Amino acid sequence: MKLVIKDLTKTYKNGVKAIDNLSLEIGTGMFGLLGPNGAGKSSLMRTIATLQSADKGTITFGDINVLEDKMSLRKVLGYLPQSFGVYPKMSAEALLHYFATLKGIASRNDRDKIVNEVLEITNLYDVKNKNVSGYSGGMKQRFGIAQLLLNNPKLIIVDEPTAGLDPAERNRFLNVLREVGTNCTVIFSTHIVEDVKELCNEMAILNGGRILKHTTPIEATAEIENQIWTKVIQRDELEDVEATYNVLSSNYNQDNTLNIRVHGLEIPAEDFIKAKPQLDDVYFMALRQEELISI
Ligand SMILES: Nc1ncnc2c1ncn2[C@@H]1O[C@H](COP(=O)(O)OP(=O)(O)OP(=O)(O)O)[C@@H](O)[C@H]1O
Repeated sequence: MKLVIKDLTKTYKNGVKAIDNLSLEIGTGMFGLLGPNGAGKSSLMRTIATLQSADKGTITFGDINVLEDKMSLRKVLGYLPQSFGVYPKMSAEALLHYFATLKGIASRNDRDKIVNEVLEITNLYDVKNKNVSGYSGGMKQRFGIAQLLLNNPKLIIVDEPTAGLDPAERNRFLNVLREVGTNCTVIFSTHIVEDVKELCNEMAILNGGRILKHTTPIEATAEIENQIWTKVIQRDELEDVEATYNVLSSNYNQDNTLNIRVHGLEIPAEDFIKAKPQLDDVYFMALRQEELISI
């Protein structure tokens, strides 16, 4: 089912316009919403999840008018907020049974079936008797996915789920999400480019409450093939280099020199080397273009 957002604007009481006349269509599969802190990702997700109203605009999911008919959307929605709050001292299994009851699954047999199923999918079956409050960060996030799967959602929204996870936990989490995302619409927000690269078939770059680019990771990098150049410079050269070239990123090498990546339709100078485009380049280019436009 397709999620269609049209001309959506959200202004908070303090005057911050967190979503600015945003339009976006999202189909089945894993959709990555990539943007820096404060870009408006959480605001957009909370609005889609019917947790806050909008000033103007429309959102539809299939034939559900999301902003008007909140209850219909909630029935098909699985939402994992940025922070889930405090967990009671209950085992994962008991807590999932409790949530399943809240979600209206009345029969014990049905509950057993779905609870076991979501524990399996999220790789938590072996630790189902442990208290969720004692789980590691990654396990808690997978538990978050387990709870949202209880009502067999068609639209899943996960808000920055990998923030703070160590690499192994992050991998486990992404694998779970990959499996879950095969037959429904998953919107996944992150400020980590690598997450989108590894997981998403479609993506949008968001900043200042606006969509800067809507693309696929493959298309986006193909678009800038033969346009990314690298060079190693000394630290004190950076300011000059930034003033001369379109520098997208600079990273320290072990010897304290800098590796810079530059965008240009042609080789910027003889001592540059052509580099294979990465999704980071796409991200930094989009943010930089926006910066230049707003100057
Ligand atoms: N409840 C609120 N009241 C007032 N301003 C808010 C509120 N929630 C968010 N904002 C502001 O709206 C803007 C967008 O914030 P939002 O949390 O949606 O961004 P984000 O991309 O999710 O960032 P982060 O990664 O930091 O969570 C920011 O300027 C933020 O300070």
